[in-house]
Amino acid sequence: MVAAEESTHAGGSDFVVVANRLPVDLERLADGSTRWKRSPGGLVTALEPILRSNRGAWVGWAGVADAELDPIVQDGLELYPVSLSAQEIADYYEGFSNATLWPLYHDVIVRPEYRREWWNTYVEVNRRFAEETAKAAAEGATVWVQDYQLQLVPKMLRMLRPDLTIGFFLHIPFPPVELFMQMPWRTEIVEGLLGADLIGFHLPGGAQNFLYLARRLAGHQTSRGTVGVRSKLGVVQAGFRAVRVGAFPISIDSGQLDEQARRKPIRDRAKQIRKELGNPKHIMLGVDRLDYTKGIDVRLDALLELIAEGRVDPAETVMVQLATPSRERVESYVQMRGAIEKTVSRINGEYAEVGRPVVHYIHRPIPRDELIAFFVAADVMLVTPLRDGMNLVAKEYVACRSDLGGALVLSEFTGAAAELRQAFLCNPHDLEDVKDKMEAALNQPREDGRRHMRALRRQVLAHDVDRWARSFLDALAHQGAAGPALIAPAEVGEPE
Ligand SMILES: Nc1ncnc2c1ncn2[C@@H]1O[C@H](COP(=O)(O)OP(=O)(O)O)[C@@H](O)[C@H]1O
Ligand SMILES: O=P(O)(O)OC[C@H]1O[C@H](O[C@H]2O[C@H](CO)[C@@H](O)[C@H](O)[C@H]2O)[C@H](O)[C@@H](O)[C@@H]1O
Repeated sequence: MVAAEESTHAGGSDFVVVANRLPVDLERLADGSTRWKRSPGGLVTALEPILRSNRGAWVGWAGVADAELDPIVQDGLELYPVSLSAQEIADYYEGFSNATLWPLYHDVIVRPEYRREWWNTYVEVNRRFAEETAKAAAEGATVWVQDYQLQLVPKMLRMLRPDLTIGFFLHIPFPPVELFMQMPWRTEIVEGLLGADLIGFHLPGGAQNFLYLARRLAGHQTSRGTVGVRSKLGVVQAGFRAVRVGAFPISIDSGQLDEQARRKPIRDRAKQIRKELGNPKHIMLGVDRLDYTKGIDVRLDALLELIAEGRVDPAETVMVQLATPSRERVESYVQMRGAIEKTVSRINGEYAEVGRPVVHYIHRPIPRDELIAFFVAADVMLVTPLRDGMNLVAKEYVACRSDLGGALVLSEFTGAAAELRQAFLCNPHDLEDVKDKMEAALNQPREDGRRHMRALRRQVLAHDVDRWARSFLDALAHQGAAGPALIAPAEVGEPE
């Protein structure tokens, strides 16, 4: 539950974040009353501290249907709720956002569905977000649009409010060109994004895919050089406007997490967790939204085989999987949940003793302090997505390990793997590789582990969420001040 000092508010803001979700969800309780609770996912984890310290405004959906809410001020943050009907949630959020775009942008792990009625609602809802943002933003304000649910907002907003400086950041991978070309409304999406002054991706590869598509689909000239990390931006010359494109890997409030994880009550709770788990020799941990991209099935299958092969002893090893419910009405999520719960039962059915399960599976969100205590307690952190834009959990684990203990098994298919090179990197599509890395992490010599963790922590503590936001917003401000800059002739590439 979020502490709230609430009042109605009207007026323009100089800095506005627009995201599908507000940082808090409205929860309707059985007795008819309501309360606010923290929204799920890494986007909120990352952006909330930035917005609070900048005293900006946040435009987004309150997480329930038909909530006609006035703007409110909560802990110094202005919230502008956008209302969605039950049908819009089904078509725009569960449909086009999470059954079309999400699987398409995550390497078609499940097959994307292309339905015209979903697309039409996506256009309508994007228009509503643009209109609400146009009302919230002061003259000349900076607006930062977030993520795949709102890719049409930059263009729509620019038409409504040409005075604004508009940034866009994509939190999920931007797919390879061959996959993006499946999208029936591919040109509209590319043109929607090009309404921004600066478009940010986690990795240079996403930025480069986008530059190619801006040439091919929108017919614009673009720069051809390699895009760097927080440097060497690409440029799309969209008429008289120069749109910049760059890579800005997101992070966490690592200093704050480091400080929290050192506190005595957290460390005591970590010891207690180990005791409650029966003082096993090894605790392995997974922390995810229950999403098919996260590879929860991969790590469970690997554990099952490692035990069957006698490489992991179920009498001395425990795995804890904390899984926040997510997108529960989308069919692929329903199926995945069933499959995961079956494997958990199978492992426990075959290898648990009474009072000593091998896998502890908790399907609900865990309070923040409790989660930090789990990170401190875990000997091996399992982060095995088949594809993930960044994965903040990997960085959170590292930030919590000031004791230099623990080991991180990390999928190469996460954005985080580009930075966390000293982790046990694995290919989640190769089960033998995952098993080998899990076994190596469980048995790593203490001094090697300390050396790896020290290097990982240097990276995570130096590159925090504040640096991410500053690097993006500085580039955006520079863009705004510089005005329409044409690409230097040497850089220009003709459209194919
Ligand atoms: N079971 C859980 N309980 C509480 N918080 C969770 C749980 N699972 C994930 N989280 C939090 O949600 C965020 C997930 O971010 P990330 O790993 O980037 O993936 P995504 O945004 O796709 O869910 C992290 O801040 C993580 O701590
Ligand atoms: O809003 P939901 O549908 O419940 O989903 C939660 C969020 O999931 C996604 O998070 C992504 O952003 C993280 C921070 O950049 C990144 O680390 C992770 O890899 C992404 O999956 C989604 O992109 C958000 O829009 C959702 O709010």
